Amino acid sequence: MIHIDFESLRTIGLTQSVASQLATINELAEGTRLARVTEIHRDWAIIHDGALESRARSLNRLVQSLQAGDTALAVGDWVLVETHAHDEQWLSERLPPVTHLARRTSDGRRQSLASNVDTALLVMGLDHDFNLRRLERYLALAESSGVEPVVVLTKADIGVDVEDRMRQLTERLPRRVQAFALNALGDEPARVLAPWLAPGQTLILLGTSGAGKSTLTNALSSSSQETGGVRRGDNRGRHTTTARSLHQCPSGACIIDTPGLRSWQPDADEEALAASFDDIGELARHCQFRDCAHEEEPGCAVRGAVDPDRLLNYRKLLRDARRSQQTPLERIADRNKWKVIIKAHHAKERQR
Ligand SMILES: Nc1nc2c(ncn2[C@@H]2O[C@H](COP(=O)(O)OP(=O)(O)OP(=O)(O)O)[C@@H](O)[C@H]2O)c(=O)[nH]1
Ligand SMILES: [Zn+2]
Repeated sequence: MIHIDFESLRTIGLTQSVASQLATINELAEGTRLARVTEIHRDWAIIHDGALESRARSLNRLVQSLQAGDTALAVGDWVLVETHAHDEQWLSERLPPVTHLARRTSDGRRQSLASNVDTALLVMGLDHDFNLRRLERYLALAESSGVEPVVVLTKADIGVDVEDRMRQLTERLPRRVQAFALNALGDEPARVLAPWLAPGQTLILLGTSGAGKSTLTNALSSSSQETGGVRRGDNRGRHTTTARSLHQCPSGACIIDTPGLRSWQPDADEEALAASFDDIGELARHCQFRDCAHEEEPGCAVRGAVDPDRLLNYRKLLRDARRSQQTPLERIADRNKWKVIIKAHHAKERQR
């Protein structure tokens, strides 16, 4: 049996559902402890056991079992730690994550971002950073992993067209998603985001470089992250955050700060995408073809019924998702099938 000090592990986000998974693991080495991963480096991880942070490496059997499952250790993971000779810390197991955020890089590789996250704060500046398509991709990333998204628009104090941009945002986003415009530099963030900062809650900050993630981390946690001075002229942050890391908040929540992501896609399949774009998914049930891509296909119920830019964004994500699910041969067969259907449709139109 492993001894857990629930109270102190609670301060780094331990929940009952994670603790109950310990029962499923048998044959624990003497002295095994539970800890949470707070930083990932190439050859080691930093772990926190509720009291102290230390450096630990993964035992071979953990490396192999993660590789076999096409996954990797991420910040926020709960791990079992053994202490070996010379006080060396070794990770022997990862508890199955309750949620796991991953993305696909532009070359198609899957990259783990964080585990056991409750809320994703999607951070976007009300300056030139404002981009609804990108925000929709972040939404798909969060929702396809079962993580609640909350949109945080920073730089409300210096942004331009703030009201107009908020209107665009509410028109475009699903109603279930909450959005706040604020000044990340003051005490506003802790007040506005209090409902998501309860003890045991874990949040992740996602957004481009310079959006204000580190500024928000500072406003919400007790740590002081270096924030990038904005480069003169383009309002962009310098790339200060270089690794994901976990911070404790005075409220009892934990925050994972991430470096700005560049060229990525959500690691979502078609079904997960449809859940995030559920307005389109709902309309798509009335398309003539079940696998309609809402481009030129005849009998499409989506085209013309949703914001064209939102549809364009969805179609691009859908194409990417299908690309990672189909073999090249399936892709060619698919393309040829649609060519025939569309040609037949045009021929029929001409006969009318
Ligand atoms: N006036 C104002 N400035 C802000 C606000 N939020 C962030 N900034 C500034 O914007 C710059 C970039 O903010 P950061 O917090 O470093 O951005 P980041 O998202 O962490 O960037 P990376 O670490 O590069 O990923 C800093 O100079 C902040 O002071 C805000 O709400 N109002
Ligand atoms: Zn359609």
